[in-house]
Amino acid sequence: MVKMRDLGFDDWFQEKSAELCGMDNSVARVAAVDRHYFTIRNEHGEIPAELAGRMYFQAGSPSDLPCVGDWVCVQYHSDDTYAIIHGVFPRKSFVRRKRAGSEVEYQMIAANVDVAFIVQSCHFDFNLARLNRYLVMAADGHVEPVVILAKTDLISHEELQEKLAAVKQAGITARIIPLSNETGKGLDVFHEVLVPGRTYCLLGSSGVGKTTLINGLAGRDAYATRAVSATGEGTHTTTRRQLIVLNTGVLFIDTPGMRELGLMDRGEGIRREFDDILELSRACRFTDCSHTQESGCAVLAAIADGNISEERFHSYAKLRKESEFHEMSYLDKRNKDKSFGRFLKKVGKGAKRRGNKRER
Ligand SMILES: Nc1nc2c(ncn2[C@@H]2O[C@H](COP(=O)(O)OP(=O)(O)OP(=O)(O)O)[C@@H](O)[C@H]2O)c(=O)[nH]1
Ligand SMILES: [Zn+2]
Repeated sequence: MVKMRDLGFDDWFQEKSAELCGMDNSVARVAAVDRHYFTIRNEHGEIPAELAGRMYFQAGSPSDLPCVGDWVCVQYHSDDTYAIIHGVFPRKSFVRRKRAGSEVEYQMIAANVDVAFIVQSCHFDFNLARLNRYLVMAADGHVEPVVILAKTDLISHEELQEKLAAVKQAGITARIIPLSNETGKGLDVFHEVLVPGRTYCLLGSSGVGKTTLINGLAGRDAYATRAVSATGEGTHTTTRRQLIVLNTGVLFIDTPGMRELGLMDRGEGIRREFDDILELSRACRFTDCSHTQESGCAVLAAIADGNISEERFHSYAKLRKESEFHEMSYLDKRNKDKSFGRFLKKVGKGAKRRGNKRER
């Protein structure tokens, strides 16, 4: 049996406990959130939970509702197989982002994170401006940042030294860990930083190696396939585990919201990285040219002429596919009542509709 302390509960929270939770309630940590379904974690394991109706009324903004990593006061029901959440502890730290189109509204992504690993890959993804944005996000939430420069196997020792120097020159004082999942170099340093009972998260663009890093610690299953089940009023829904307790006692948070952050950045990255291809595509006959088979495609012509290598086009196409998917999902999430299932259907239809090309 783990203790609350092993899950990150410390004196700071303990002090607030008596006043917040009183005699009748217990303390637990939010392990997963899927719309109105919650999974909480206590000394014994994970239990499905729901918010007390009062909490929805009393919340001044969505940020006041519990998110993954939050400490909450709960009451157990049905032989402790089910819990009602009655209150949220103040957050010691958090990861949040501004809602699109709003200067004042935030979307809470995770709470009570001690250290955020800001991961950038050494080649395509390396970008100081983006690194700074993540550092600002960490500072905003009182989270300690550690920078990981991943995929060092893809660049030379000299190039790595240049990148490290560039980071220092930019005035970034956070600790930097260069590493490669491929060769294993630097992984020991990453592992040594991790302390049992502390909570970590990985931030960074899609494809930089976050999943590979975490799978290396937790075993292949941890994020990818293991699911926790939340049950509410006869409805069953499956939520990916979002707060993970590793065998070593180290805690990791990985939420869909965190993944979405990385995908948004990827879109920007593509625009910068491949602006020559984007420029060319303006000359394609069709405005929605997929550059695969259309007549009058300027990109295909450039590949045929050898002006753009086929390899480079493939990496562009792969990235674009990912970021298109994300941009749709992001817009869709702003439309908050749509279920993921309906969204998937929509994406399917969108793909079919692309059969009718729009000519310029
Ligand atoms: N060469 C090299 N490839 C790596 C390294 N780490 C990860 N990769 C590869 O990079 C690709 C993306 O890695 P992921 O771990 O899925 O990246 P991610 O950051 O989790 O991406 P999302 O899941 O989209 O957020 C995979 O094909 C990995 O095998 C590395 O250190 N070196
Ligand atoms: Zn084209």
